[in-house]
Amino acid sequence: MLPERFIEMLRGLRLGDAADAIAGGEPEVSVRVNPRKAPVSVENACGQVPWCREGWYLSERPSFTLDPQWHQGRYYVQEGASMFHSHVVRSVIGSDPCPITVLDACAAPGGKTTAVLDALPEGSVVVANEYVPSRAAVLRENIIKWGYPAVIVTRGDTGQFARMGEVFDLIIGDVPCSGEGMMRKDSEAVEQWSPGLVRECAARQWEIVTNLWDALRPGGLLVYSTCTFNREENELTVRRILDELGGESVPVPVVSEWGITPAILEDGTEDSGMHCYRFIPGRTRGEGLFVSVIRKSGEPSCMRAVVPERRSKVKGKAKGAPAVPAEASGWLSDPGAYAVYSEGERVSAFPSVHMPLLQLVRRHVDVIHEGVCLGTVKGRDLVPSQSLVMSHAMRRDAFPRVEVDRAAALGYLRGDSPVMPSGTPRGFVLLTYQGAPLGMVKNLGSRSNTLYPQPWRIRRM
Ligand SMILES: C[S@@+](CC[C@H](N)C(=O)[O-])C[C@H]1O[C@@H](n2cnc3c(N)ncnc32)[C@H](O)[C@@H]1O
Repeated sequence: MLPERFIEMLRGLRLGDAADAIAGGEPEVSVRVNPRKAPVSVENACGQVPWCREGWYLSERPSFTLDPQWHQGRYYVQEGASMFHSHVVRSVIGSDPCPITVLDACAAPGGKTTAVLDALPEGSVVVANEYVPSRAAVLRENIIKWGYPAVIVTRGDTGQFARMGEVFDLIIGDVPCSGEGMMRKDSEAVEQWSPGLVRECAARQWEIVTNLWDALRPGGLLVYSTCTFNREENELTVRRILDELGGESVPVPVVSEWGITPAILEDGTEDSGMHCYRFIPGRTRGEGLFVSVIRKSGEPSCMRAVVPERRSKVKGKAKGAPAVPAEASGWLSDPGAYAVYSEGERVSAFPSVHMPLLQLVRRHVDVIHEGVCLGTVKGRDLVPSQSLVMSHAMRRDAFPRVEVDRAAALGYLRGDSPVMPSGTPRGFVLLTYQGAPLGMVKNLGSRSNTLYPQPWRIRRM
C-alpha cells in the first residue's frame, strides 16, 4: 500500500495513472554486458534495452551468483532505466574523442560508474566516490571486476572534492533521495517515505550539488539524477542550479517510443524551459528515474584531460619506498603507459598521464583503490592479485593458462583449490572460464593454492 499523501502528490503531477504500476507489478530484470571483456552468453535474454547498446532485458531472473561470467565482470545486473546514463554521456560528449576527467560522486554500488566508463572517450579517467564505508567496499569490488584501469575509488564526502578546485569535466551526481521510484522493488522505501523525508533529502541534495559545482570545470557538465518522483528533489533542485548557480540546461536526444516524460511544472503541465528526463513505471520500461544535465558557464573547449602533461616522477622511487619487483611491469600489456610503484607490500600500476590527478585526489580524500593492484610481495614472491586478473591492462600471456568448466569454476569461486592438469608448469597459473580470466592459483604440482580473495567467495550453504 502506498502512503495516501504520496498518491496525492502523484495526482498533482498528473502521474496518478502510474500509481498502480508504482505500487505493484514485477520489476523487470536486466543486465548490461561489459564491451571490453569476452562476449557473454546471457540466458533468457528477451530484447535489448532501447537506450543502451549493452543492455538486455531477461525473461526471468537466473541465479547470478551461480554464473561465473558475473564474477568475471563480464556483465553487471542493472535495472533498465539506470542504463540511460550511458546514453546521456555518449550524447553530451558527442563525437569528440578527447579524454576527459570524470567524478561519480555518489557511486556505490557502481551501476552508473560502470555504465559511464563504457561511454567515455579512450584515455579518460574516473574518480568513483562513496560516502558510506560498507558501500564503498562493494563499489571497489565492482570497479575492480569491470576491469578499466584508469579509475580511482574513494571514500569521502563531496565537500572534500569541492576543496580540490575546478578539476572535473563531467560530474555524475546520482544523489541519495527518498527513493519513490524504487517502491515496487523495495518495501523499505514505502515504509520510510514521508513529506519530511522528501524535505530532508532535498536539503542534502542541495548541499551535495553546491559542493560538486565547485569541483566542476568552467564549461563542464553535471549529470544530476535521482530515483524519485516528487518535484522538490527533481525540477526544483535543477531550477535552483540554473537560477542560483548560473547553469545552463542541456538537451539529450531521446526517441518518443521510449516513453520518457519531460519536466513537470507544479500544476502537472510540462516545463519546456528545462531539459529533464523522467522514467515512470508503466510508461517507460524500468523503475523510476529522473535525469537532467546542466552545463557550468565557461568555455566548453576546456573538456580536456585535467592533468598538465608533465612527466610525473611518482613511481615508487620516492625516498624510502620499497623497490618494485622486476616482473611486475611485465604483467602489463602496455607497461610504458603506466607508473608502477610499491607501497608497503603492495605493487600497483596507474596510467602515468593521470598520476598528478591521483596525487591531488590523495591529498583530499581517502583512496581505497586505484588503477591495478598488480600483486603483493610475500617473501621472494610477487603474488599476482585478483585486480590484475580482472583488468584489461593484464598482458594476455603473462601467465600459463588452464581452462576450467562451469563446475570447476564455481568450486574455485567457493574457495576450492583445483588440481592442475599434468604438465602444467609450477608457479602462478591463470584459470580461465570460456577463455576469459577467472582467477589465479599457485600450482605446487600435486596440489594448488587458490589466490581468490576470501571476501569475494561464494558462501557455502
Ligand atoms: C542513488 S545511490 C547511488 C547509486 C549508484 N550511483 C549506482 O548507480 O550504482 C546514492 C549513494 O549516495 C550515497 N550517499 C549518502 N549520503 C551521501 C552524502 N552525504 N554524500 C555523497 N553520497 C552520499 C549513498 O550511500 C548511496 O550509495
